[in-house]
Amino acid sequence: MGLRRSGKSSIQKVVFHKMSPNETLFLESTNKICREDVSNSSFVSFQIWDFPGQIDFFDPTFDYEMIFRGTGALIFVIDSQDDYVEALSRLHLTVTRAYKVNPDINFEVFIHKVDGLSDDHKIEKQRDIHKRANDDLADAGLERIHLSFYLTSIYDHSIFEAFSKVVQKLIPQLPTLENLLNIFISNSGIEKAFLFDVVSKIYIATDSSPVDMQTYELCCDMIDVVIDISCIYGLTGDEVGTPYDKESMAIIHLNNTTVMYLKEVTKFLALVCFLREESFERKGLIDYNFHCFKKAIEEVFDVRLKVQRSRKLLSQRRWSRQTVPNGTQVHPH
Ligand SMILES: Nc1nc2c(ncn2[C@@H]2O[C@H](COP(=O)(O)OP(=O)(O)OP(=O)(O)O)[C@@H](O)[C@H]2O)c(=O)[nH]1
Repeated sequence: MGLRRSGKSSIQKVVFHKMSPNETLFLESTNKICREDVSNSSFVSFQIWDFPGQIDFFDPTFDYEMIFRGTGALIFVIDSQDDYVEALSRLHLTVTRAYKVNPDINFEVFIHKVDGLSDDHKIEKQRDIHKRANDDLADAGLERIHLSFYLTSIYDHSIFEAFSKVVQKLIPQLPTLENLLNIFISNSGIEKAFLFDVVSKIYIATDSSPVDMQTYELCCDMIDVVIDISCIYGLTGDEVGTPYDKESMAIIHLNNTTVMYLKEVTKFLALVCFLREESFERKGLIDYNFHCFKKAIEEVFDVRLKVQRSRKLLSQRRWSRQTVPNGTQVHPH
């Protein structure tokens, strides 16, 4: 959500549709709620709802209770190149309304279009927006609402990084994934490892060492190179879609004695690692550890599938129990 022209549709197009940032200049204004499933193409199986800037909470046709009840994260986009007084009051209204309906929502504020600002300016804006938004909540007696802030732009990787963090908060298996990555890297002489959703270039987990932007950008570039080369030389027939499969892997030796290693983990996920050349000499060990890591990841997601299946079965049973004898159905609550 966010005011008109703050950049909501552009973010969605750049992150999930590989649109180039310059093309977003020609995007038309969104005038109705756009709902999009990103479940088919990527690991991140959720729906994105893009709200038109001018949405009115007092409009009786806008059932915000229904919308917020099923929401995992609410991303509010603020245009940092514009005056943000109105955006802040909208943010406050939106957050307080949403919190009342569903206190479990993660509130994420993207201070967007920071490409036009100097580093000092960025920090200053973030501090100011952070302070004002939290002061507004404190004045309303709602200090318990936690807002997270990110500086973003579609012209660099910051938007992907911010989206990665938002998505990670929604993954219940995150601590397990991080733990597996920690075990994997410490036993393989690897310095840093990311688990990437290939299509969106969102990293869904990384080991516990700090992430630096340059490393993340290199990973994104590597995924682009692998997918682009595979698109040109990897497709055999008239296949469509991403040429990414069990055989997908790549090794890139950088000129600073670092090696980047990419390998397929599942249909949607890839592991991208950074390691020293001397550690890469033990590639056999790394591959063996990778094999164990991959098996563990499959087991983690198997559990998820089983839970989803049993939930579905349970709700189907409940549904059929509520079917009264003459065949008319009673809607379950
Ligand atoms: N400089 C800069 N411009 C951006 C960025 N993101 C989006 N824009 C521009 O902002 C303008 C508005 O973007 P939209 O994505 O249409 O905004 P919106 O929030 O979806 O607007 P509504 O549909 O009217 O609610 C476009 O011209 C984009 O090119 C950014 O990170 N930096």
